[in-house]
Amino acid sequence: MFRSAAARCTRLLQSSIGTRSFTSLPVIDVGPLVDPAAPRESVTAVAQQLHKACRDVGFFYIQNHGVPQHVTQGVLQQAHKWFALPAEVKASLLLSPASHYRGYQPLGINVTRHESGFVQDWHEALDLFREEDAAAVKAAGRPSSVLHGPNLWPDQLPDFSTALRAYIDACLTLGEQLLRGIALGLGLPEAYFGGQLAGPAGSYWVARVIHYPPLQQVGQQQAAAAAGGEVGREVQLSCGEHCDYGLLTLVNQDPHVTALQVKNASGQWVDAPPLPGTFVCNIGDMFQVLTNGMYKATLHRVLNTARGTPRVSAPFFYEPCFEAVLGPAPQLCRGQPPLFQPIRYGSHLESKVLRNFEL
Ligand SMILES: N=C(N)NCCCC[C@H](N)C(=O)O
Ligand SMILES: O=C(O)CCC(=O)C(=O)O
Ligand SMILES: [Fe+2]
Repeated sequence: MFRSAAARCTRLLQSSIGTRSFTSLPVIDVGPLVDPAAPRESVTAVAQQLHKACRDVGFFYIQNHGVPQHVTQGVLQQAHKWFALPAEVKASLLLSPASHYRGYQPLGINVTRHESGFVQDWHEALDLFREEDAAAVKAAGRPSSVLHGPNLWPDQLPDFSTALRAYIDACLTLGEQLLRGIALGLGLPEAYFGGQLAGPAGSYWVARVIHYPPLQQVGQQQAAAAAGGEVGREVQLSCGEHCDYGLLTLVNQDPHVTALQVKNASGQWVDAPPLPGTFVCNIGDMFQVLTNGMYKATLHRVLNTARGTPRVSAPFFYEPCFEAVLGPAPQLCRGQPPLFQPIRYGSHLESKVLRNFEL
């Protein structure tokens, strides 16, 4: 059931791509959404801008989001420190099925699969998920999952967990506020995404820190070989073309390197350069299902060709609850037949995560 829904998801994405002829990404001031004293009209105006951006682009920047700079910068700074540690130190947190797919992935382990095989992604990363205690899951009568388990934390860096926990808390709050705005923009009750669907206490969030070393250009590679120097890797992708899996992704990226790219209707790649003080946000598969295709999970990729400049980013994925079952909301189908089968988010996530690595 799930596979057919995923296949339809892809088909729908392709057939409806004509509406998305953007050449830049909208920037939305979400100040009123995060200010409890904001006048109602200003909240409604933000909700309308979010609606347009989700419907027409699937990607947007947010500014005045209320997450303090020391929190966004703190996590990037800790990420730089972690990736600079010796390989054997990082390998002590190696991700595997036994670690519940949590932990460190060295360069070359992440892959993007195509029908005929896979290509390596050229990044290393550390993944943290919402922690679910297997015994508590069992006691609650919920099915077990290979993804449930404890996170692996680098105890070599004294400030890493403090910085990450502050970042995760702030992103959970911000994600909840953004979903209130998106619900309003869709004409749904403001608290629609709360509670058992995607409330912050149950959201199966993912926090990743990622390091993209610069890719070596083909010309550079030949020149290096001719000069008898070290030959680096050929140009390829830092992260292959994909859509995100859940509801809402918040990307906090290093300043000074443009590497994230978003695909528009004509198949052109539109840059998402770092803008100071912003997050780049994008919607995932679950919004496409929930809105019966009105909102699109837009394809994107990462290409760091900045000579000599490594890039880190810290995407935060604000997701539904693991056991939430999402289908097209009847209020949003507007007389159209539902295009997707209901999907249990945890099953969708498992099917994606288990294919992300060549272990
Ligand atoms: N949690 C999220 N969204 N991670 C997306 C990155 C995975 C991309 C991967 N190479 C792929 O093939 O999808
Ligand atoms: O690093 C980025 O800018 C985006 C990463 C991304 O698309 C992902 O991890 O899903
Ligand atoms: Fe992504």
